[in-house]
Amino acid sequence: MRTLFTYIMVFPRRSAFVLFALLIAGIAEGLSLTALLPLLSIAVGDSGGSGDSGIGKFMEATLQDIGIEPTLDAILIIIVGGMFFKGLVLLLANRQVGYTVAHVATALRLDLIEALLASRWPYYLRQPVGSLANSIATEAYRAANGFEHSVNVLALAIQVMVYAIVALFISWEATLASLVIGLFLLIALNRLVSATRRAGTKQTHLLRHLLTYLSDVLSSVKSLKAMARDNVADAILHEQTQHLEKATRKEVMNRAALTALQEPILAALTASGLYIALVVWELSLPEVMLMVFLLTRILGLLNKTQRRHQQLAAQESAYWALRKAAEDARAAAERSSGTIQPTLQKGIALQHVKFNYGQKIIFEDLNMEIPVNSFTAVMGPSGAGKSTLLDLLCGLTEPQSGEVRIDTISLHDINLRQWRHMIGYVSQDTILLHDTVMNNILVGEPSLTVDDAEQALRQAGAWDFVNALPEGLQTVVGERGGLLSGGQRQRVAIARALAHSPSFLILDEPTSALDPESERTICETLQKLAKSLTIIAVSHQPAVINAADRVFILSNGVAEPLSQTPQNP
Ligand SMILES: Nc1ncnc2c1ncn2[C@@H]1O[C@H](COP(=O)(O)OP(=O)(O)OP(=O)(O)O)[C@@H](O)[C@H]1O
Repeated sequence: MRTLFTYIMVFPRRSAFVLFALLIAGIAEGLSLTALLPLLSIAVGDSGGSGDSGIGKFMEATLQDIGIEPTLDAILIIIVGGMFFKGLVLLLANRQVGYTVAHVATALRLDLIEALLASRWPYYLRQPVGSLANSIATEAYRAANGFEHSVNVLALAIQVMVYAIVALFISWEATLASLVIGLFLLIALNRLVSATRRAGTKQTHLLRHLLTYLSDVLSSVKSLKAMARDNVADAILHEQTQHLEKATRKEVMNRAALTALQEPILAALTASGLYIALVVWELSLPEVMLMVFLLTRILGLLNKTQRRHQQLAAQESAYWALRKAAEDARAAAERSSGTIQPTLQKGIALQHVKFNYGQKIIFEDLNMEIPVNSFTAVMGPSGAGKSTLLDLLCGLTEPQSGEVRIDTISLHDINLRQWRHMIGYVSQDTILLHDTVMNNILVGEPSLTVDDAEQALRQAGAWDFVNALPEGLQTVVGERGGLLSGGQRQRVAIARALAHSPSFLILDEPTSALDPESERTICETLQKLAKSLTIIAVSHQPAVINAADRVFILSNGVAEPLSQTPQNP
């Protein structure tokens, strides 16, 4: 119930639309079925049949009013026409449902992606990629199906109520009996709904786990395969898949059991009612037929409602899991308090920066000046905090105390998005998109052109090899750029960072996978670029250190200029 109301609160307009469409379809279906009874009785000339109940007479009079003689062929044509009309209304209603379900899935996906991309960097880093992929693909799909079932539950419940009210006027005894029996049925079979809910929750949990593990294994499959250790992964994946299969089996079994039990119980109840009415109460056949019709119609609708409710129960955990992921990401949203438009005319300064990850102190009192249009290199032992320093410069993390100043203005007061637009960033682990070289360079910047891509590739010393590829700029680089060598990937990544003409270029180990010749080209490029661009590069490569104007050594939470340190670490 909570899920049902939540869906309606989250998507009120669309729910109302779908509900309306489903109700119209339900009414069309109900009318065509209800009309069948009196129409048939008119057709076979049974004036003492259901015509006596008033409906038959009313139909007869209505037909004569609109100039149709209630003959057998006219009535049969009306019945068949009514069925076609019902089919058309159902088609239109289901089309509306389809559109809305697709919209709900998209809305849920976008909500999560936006929340995650707007979250603080340390939070984002903790999110497993596989779990995210699962949320976007499976959970959003299941949650959207849950929405469909929710609105159907509501539409069917409304139909039950409308039927019951109408039926009360025809035979209150039969209606009351139907409702009591229906309630009994719902309670008796509710265990199957609860069991389905449990199986659905288990599936949600297992799918998340499985996909998280799967994506981890797949990203390191090369080394595992090379050591013939991929069967370890295989075994764990196999076990998880089996758990998932078990949960799916349970869900399907419970659904089948509900459908299988509803039908015979309904038949048994109808047969008993028929017997009591005919033999014990000695009611006339037309009266009994009417009661049976109402009974089966109301109970049939109640059964349908319960089946939809069960399907909702199977899917709802996906919605809650997805919603929790988006809420957690929103709670970890990056601050957006800074409003000042940044400039970079003087330089960047880190002043008395203190930073720690939990208990782990990274910087005690970090001070560093990066003048504009200079090339600064940073070196230091592994784990000294070099990548963390770069994160602080981008505003991906914030110091616990101290300041990062851009042209004397604290980064805290600067509009972060505008600042990042001025940055070109080359990360330590160069992972390219499974797309063309060109799209890898232009990604995220629709205003860039092919000329920009070519110029950036030339600057990065990558134009010659890209040009020699079978399809040049249009060559697809494979999964994570796997069809290029490490050095080629690195140069494409540098080109990507240069394509939008940044003011501040940040490079984390930019030449670690390059041969000496390519490294020399890149270093020369960086030296040339430093005349009009501010550059900071984390590197241990002598070529980069030699090319830089200034070198800092990061160690024990502080940065020392290289000239002040007696030896290289
Ligand atoms: N998100 C994080 N949460 C907790 N600890 C972290 C996080 N990121 C980094 N660390 C820890 O902080 C320390 C500094 O990490 P950082 O990546 O900045 O070092 P580094 O100097 O760039 O190392 P390397 O040269 O090996 O890449 C490391 O000990 C690392 O384990």
